[in-house]
Amino acid sequence: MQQHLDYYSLVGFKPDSTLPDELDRLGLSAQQTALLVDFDGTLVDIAPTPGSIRVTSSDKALLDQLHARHGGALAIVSGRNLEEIVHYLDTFKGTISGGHGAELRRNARTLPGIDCNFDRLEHIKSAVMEFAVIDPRVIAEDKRFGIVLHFRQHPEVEGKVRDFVGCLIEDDEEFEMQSAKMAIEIKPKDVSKARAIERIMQFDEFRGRDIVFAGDDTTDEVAFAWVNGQGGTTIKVGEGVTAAQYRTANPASFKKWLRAQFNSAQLKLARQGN
Ligand SMILES: O=P(O)(O)OC[C@H]1O[C@H](O[C@H]2O[C@H](CO)[C@@H](O)[C@H](O)[C@H]2O)[C@H](O)[C@@H](O)[C@@H]1O
Repeated sequence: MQQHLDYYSLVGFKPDSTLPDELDRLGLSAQQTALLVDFDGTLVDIAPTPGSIRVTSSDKALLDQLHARHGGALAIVSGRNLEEIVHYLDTFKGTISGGHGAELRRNARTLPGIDCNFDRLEHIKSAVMEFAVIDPRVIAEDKRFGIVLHFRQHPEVEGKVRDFVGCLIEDDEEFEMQSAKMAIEIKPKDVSKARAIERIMQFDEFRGRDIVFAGDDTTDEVAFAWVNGQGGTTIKVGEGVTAAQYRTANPASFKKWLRAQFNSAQLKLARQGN
């Protein structure tokens, strides 16, 4: 516990600061804020399998409202394949980063993905797929720029999965292991959500704005650190040690907070009109 407190006093953040009710209280305004949001565990609830998540029409409507409120400076920054996010958020008009930053889509146009050693990746994928066939307690999720082994249904195999992936990519120059929620992933070393956000912030509609980034997983921590360094605002959704400045309990409370921002902005506009 002492170590925990020392860490946060060192970086200057309180891990359990209550999420303020309004961005305004942070000295931010929607007109000057770029909102970047993780997908699984932040916008949608964690589900038993990658394919069983639920995106509601009210989630999509909220994103539409936020897109307008932030003048287009709204992005989803996900570890999932870009095409999956496009599928789930079929009406979304904002920017999307997929594959932990390997893929990017803006103005309904998919930009060229990163370059990586696809031959090597195919060999890695074959080995991982075979592992999942031999031990069906795990689910292999094939991605364009990596592969994931999920063990949510059988947490007891985590050690076995970790050892296998560790051996498979030991000393690999291009690919690395990344831990996620009940999953171990292999991804190119030079992609990260921090880099994704850095790239997104260069787009015209984002440039110069204050960054607000919300995420729930260990894969979001590198982005929290980067956004903190830029003077931005970071929000952790759920439990766990984090470098984020604020915390909210779950996707429902996060979306409630976002809706309150939208409603209060509408209210202010209405009052100004009177
Ligand atoms: O960066 P994100 O948008 O948060 O994506 C992170 C990973 O999310 C998915 O896996 C996680 O969510 C699943 C569905 O709730 C859950 O079953 C799994 O245990 C979680 O790890 C997705 O499958 C991965 O590809 C993403 O990298």
